Amino acid sequence: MSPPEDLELEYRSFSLPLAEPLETADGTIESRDGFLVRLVDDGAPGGTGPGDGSVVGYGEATPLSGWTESREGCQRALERARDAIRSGGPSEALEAVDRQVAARHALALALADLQATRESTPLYRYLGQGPMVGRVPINATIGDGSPAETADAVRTAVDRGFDCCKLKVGLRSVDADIERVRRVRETVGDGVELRADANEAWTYEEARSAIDAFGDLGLSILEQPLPAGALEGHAALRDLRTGVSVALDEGLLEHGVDAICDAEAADVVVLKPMALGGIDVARKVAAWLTELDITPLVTTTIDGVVARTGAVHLAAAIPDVPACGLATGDLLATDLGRDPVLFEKGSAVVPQAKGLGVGDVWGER
Ligand SMILES: O=C(O)CCC(=O)c1ccccc1C(=O)O
Ligand SMILES: [Mg+2]
Repeated sequence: MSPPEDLELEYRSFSLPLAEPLETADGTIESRDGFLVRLVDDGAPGGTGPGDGSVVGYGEATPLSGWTESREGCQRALERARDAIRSGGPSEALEAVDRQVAARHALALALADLQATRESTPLYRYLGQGPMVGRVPINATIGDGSPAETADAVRTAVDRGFDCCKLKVGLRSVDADIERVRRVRETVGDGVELRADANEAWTYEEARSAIDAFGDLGLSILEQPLPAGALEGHAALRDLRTGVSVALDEGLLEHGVDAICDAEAADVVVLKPMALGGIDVARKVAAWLTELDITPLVTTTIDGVVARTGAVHLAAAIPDVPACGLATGDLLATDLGRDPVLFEKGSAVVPQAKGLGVGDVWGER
């Protein structure tokens, strides 16, 4: 049994510019601004900071417009959590941020990191109680660009060891995107898995011509071709049986798992822990999807190292997870601290240290 809790929550803001803006059909991401959260259990009451015998848990809240609450809403929620954890405890704090998904993500991650650290268990095993997992498969994330730029970016990713690349599409005409995928396929051959993410850009007719051509080009997954509301449209695209799996991302946040299943709208559902309110929530959604024969996969929202590593642990807690969008650290020009996750040969090496395994991100800044 752990002693009665005497937890303090602290947070600080950060701003992480991207190395190069990421162009998506949903807008350009230039910088990721949010809050690093630290929970300290000092053990000895009356302590003034982390000392001998104290345990620390880290979390990260990195709001993204269109996906989470605003930065201001997030900060207010973290303030409430800080008060609630003093006066009540973890459950009260979680309740205080229940509807602010990025803030809840940070708090739930910090609590899980703290508890897994107390139990000397890597976070993914604390989450899933499953077997040891050494690696999770990952995809490279390739923004919009000309056919030549896109082919170059994919070539570079493949040279670095990636065997799955996800292209952002939907900013150009459908014909131009088909040309991009064709050029990429010609450049890297059939041995590389290719996916595309349209971030809701297309009409049904556009999506139909895209998915037809993508099927011929051996694309594996087309993510969110239609607006989030279009469950039946996505179901109709699946009915075309092009060999391309249809994935929903924005659609999950709008409809939830049961409606997607009832409409038979997806082969695959994308889980973004930052947008779902935490890796604990995402883990439950993943289990439910698997039960319904829908494949879950995990991506970040281009997060700092704390949230990104949390997402790696989440992926490691999902049995047989396909390649996940976790290789997004390289998109950032700076980070919150050293990356404990090694990326090699298309996989992320899962940290086996206790908790998240991110080290002292508080002191490193
Ligand atoms: O899945 C990936 O490869 C990276 C994550 C990604 O594409 C993304 C990043 C930020 C916001 C939205 C998305 C998305 O999947 O739509
Ligand atoms: Mg997506």
